Amino acid sequence: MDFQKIFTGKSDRNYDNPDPSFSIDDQPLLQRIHWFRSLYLSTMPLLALYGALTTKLLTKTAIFYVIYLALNSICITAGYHRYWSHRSYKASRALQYFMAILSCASAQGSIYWWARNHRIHHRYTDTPKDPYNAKAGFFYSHIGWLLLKRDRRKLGYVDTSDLQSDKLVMFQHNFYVPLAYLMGYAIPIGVCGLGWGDWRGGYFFLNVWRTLYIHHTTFCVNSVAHYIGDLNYGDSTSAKDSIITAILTLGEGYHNFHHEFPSDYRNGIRFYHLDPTKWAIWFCSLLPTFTMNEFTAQVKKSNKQWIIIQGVIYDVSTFMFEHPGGIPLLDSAIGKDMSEAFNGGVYSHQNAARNLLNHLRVGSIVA
Ligand code: HEM
Repeated sequence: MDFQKIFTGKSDRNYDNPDPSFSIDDQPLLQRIHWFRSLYLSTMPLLALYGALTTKLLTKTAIFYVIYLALNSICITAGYHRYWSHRSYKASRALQYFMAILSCASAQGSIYWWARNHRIHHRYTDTPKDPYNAKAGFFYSHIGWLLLKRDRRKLGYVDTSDLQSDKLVMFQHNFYVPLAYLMGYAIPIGVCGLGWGDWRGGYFFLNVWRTLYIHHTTFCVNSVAHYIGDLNYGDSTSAKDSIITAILTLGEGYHNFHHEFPSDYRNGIRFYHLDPTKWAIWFCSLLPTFTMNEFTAQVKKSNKQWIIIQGVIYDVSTFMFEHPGGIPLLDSAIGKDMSEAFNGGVYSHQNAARNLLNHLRVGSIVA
């Protein structure tokens, strides 16, 4: 996130300068520091400490903290990491929307930025082309790489065309800053403040502590997971398997396995390996999913009265005769994607209609 741009309207991101004779990597250290990012990341622990010493933790705030943190974390590990960076499983569009929006609360940059860096990390692990090269030292791989500007031309190259052609990914990238403020500040603080009057606890625990925790646990995957643990599956990289990192990172600690088999949706392959991300993905796979062809086949061959709204399939057979908009409109919608019509193209439905949808849900569409 370019904090200087947000606060000042100007950016010092001159490391993208196309002039081949200029490289930010060759400039003096003071010019290479990301000042706004460094200030933000270094004041967070101080703010967190101050907040913890001066703010009473209410039970409701604590419960909400655990739930919101767990959801944000899983959106990073299952979403940013295992889905968008590695495409290790197929996700329904509804799940993609959920993960893309909720992950903004973690202030870890957009999917596009994160997944591109991560793909580079895997292809060029432990080399100067790796954005968080563990061979450059523990501090550098943990947080140092974020504090210094790098010449992107000197990082490795990876294909990101799939990300660039994904409308959801690019929407999240282009609107990342407002989405991060909304999901990271407005919603969590607003829930605590409006819900039970705990504005202060909302800020210190739901924003400062949550962000600090989720930042450093993710950073641990780049640092701790390359320093502590065992080389169980190969020794071609510094990535190691460790239960300590697994506990900290919702299962990302079986890092040696992950570097050897990055397209496996699991990191801990034994059933007793602590990998909550793997369990969450497995759980979601129990919900029925259909490809577009399977959906059409169900409608045409099995006479299912199904329609699609925003990647989710609804069975309208029981609701057809109660529809306030009439039978013909719903009848003509069967077998089709009615997202646009439902959201204003024909009629802009209110919350009552959206609540009804939850009862008609039968599955979701996967690409
Ligand atoms: C399962 C999907 C649907 C549900 C649960 C649903 C539900 C509802 C509900 C509850 C209303 C009353 C107003 C409101 O609460 O917003 C309504 C009105 C309406 N719906 Fe739907 N609807 C669905 C799909 C559709 C589709 C696909 C179309 C168009 C192709 C459509 C067209 C309309 C129209 C035109 C009205 C306005 C009726 C009027 O006030 O004259 N609906 N719908």
